[in-house]
Amino acid sequence: MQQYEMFVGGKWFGRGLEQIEVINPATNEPIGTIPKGGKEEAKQAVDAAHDALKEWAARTAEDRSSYLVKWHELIKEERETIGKVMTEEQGKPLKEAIGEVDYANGFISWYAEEGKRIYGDIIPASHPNKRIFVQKQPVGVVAAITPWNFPAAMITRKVGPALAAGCTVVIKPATQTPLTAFKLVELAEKAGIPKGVINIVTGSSSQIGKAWNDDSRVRKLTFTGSTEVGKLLMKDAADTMKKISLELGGHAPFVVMEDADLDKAVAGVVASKFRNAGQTCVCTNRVYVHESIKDIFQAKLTEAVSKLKIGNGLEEGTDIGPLIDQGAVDKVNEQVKDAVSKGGNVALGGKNLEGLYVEPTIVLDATDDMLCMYEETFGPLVPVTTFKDEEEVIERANNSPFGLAAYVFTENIGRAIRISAALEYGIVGLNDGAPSTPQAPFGGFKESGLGREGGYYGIEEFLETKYISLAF
Ligand SMILES: NC(=O)C1=CN([C@@H]2O[C@H](COP(=O)(O)OP(=O)(O)OC[C@H]3O[C@@H](n4cnc5c(N)ncnc54)[C@H](O)[C@@H]3O)[C@@H](O)[C@H]2O)C=CC1
Ligand SMILES: O=C(O)[C@H](O)CS(=O)(=O)O
Repeated sequence: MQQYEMFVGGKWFGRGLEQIEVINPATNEPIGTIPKGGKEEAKQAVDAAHDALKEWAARTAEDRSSYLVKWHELIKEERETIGKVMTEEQGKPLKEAIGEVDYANGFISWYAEEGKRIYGDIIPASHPNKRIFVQKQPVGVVAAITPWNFPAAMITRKVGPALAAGCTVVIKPATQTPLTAFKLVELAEKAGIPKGVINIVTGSSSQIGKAWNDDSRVRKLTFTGSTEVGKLLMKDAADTMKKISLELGGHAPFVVMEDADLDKAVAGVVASKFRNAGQTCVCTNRVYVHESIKDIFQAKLTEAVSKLKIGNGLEEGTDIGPLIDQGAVDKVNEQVKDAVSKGGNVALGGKNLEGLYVEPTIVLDATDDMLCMYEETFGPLVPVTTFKDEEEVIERANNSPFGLAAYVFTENIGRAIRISAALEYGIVGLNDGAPSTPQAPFGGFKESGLGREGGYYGIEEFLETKYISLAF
């Protein structure tokens, strides 16, 4: 079985360390091993990134951009290979995995250009013999810690803007899905990105995270993952006052108004709920349908979801792959059981399958006291409940500690604008079940995180602002 290695300061290493198996969730078979690094390897990575920082930051934006363009080209050439690696370690259907590689690559091409548009200001001074110049400069060494559900996009959504801004990066991918990350870093090396600019270590998350948080040379921590871990990292980052970006959990409401186009709304639920088998932070987690259209909507939704094919992500036509691990399966089963115990009716699915597979499941007559109506599901379960009017559904939709994504389907423009404005969410899909795209500022309100990734907003997270006051 292949032993993979970490990459620090331009060198691949780690075969001598204790190894961790990477498991294919579709077969429960090991597909490789990775080194179990810890605080020593974490420090080595920061050493390398810090040593490389001055030279990388001193390059022109065009020069840094040329490396990102080359990296983008190499990833594009290898999109199917990388997609296959991703499916084998994460489980998502190959078509989705290749789609994620393209999405991930979109951040690299976007920031290859955005880095050339880091503008400053000249501010009118209060004295005739003064001038005030505002300039942006790279924040410095960046630590990126990423989740297993989007093994490529969650890395490039951070590394793309960081490199474009003139920062250097140390990365810890999720232990469940490091192989995609290694492929990206291999291609970065092939693109000629200088040694020390990108470094990747695997192993003990808590040791590596703590080592980076305690290291004052790390000036930025960017994390995607659970709200629980995000809060822990945020507290630790305060000791050295790091800039921090957190993309955390979500619990998306999906609102279907009585004037919605129901075919669009059903397609929107399928797109936003069942992507990655429901394992995304922007997945619909609860559906609110106006009481007057409940029966027809539920019938259409059940019909559409019944057509989804479950299977190994490498098989042609698979729509729903396995979940990432047994804990994820148990969580979905617990939520289904809880919903039924509180009066929910399973219209589709709900049966245990072999291995880590879970049937796409629809629970009707959901009530707000059910776990699935307030606890993030991260699986292919969708509860449906009804509402009477706009005021009620806005209040219930906002009644969550999360504020990442929300969806509203209505054909009434005034109502669309009104409800979108009232929803306390960082992302609103208005008649759109798939809003994520590299040029938009992805991020949440409340406990869904801090900061934004994507678009010109996303590069600001890797910049410091300085003003120079010139007296003459
Ligand atoms: N808002 C967003 O964009 C996203 C949010 N998520 C959220 O993350 C969760 C699922 O992803 P998971 O990978 O299970 O989340 P997780 O929070 O357990 O792990 C995320 C990353 O943090 C690392 N980690 C775990 N404990 C750590 C510690 N003490 N110190 C440093 N690093 C640590 C993990 O190894 C992994 O690399 C869900 O709650 C989901 O909603 C996941 C992806 C995107
Ligand atoms: O990790 C996630 O869930 C992603 O941020 C969702 S998306 O960017 O692929 O929509």
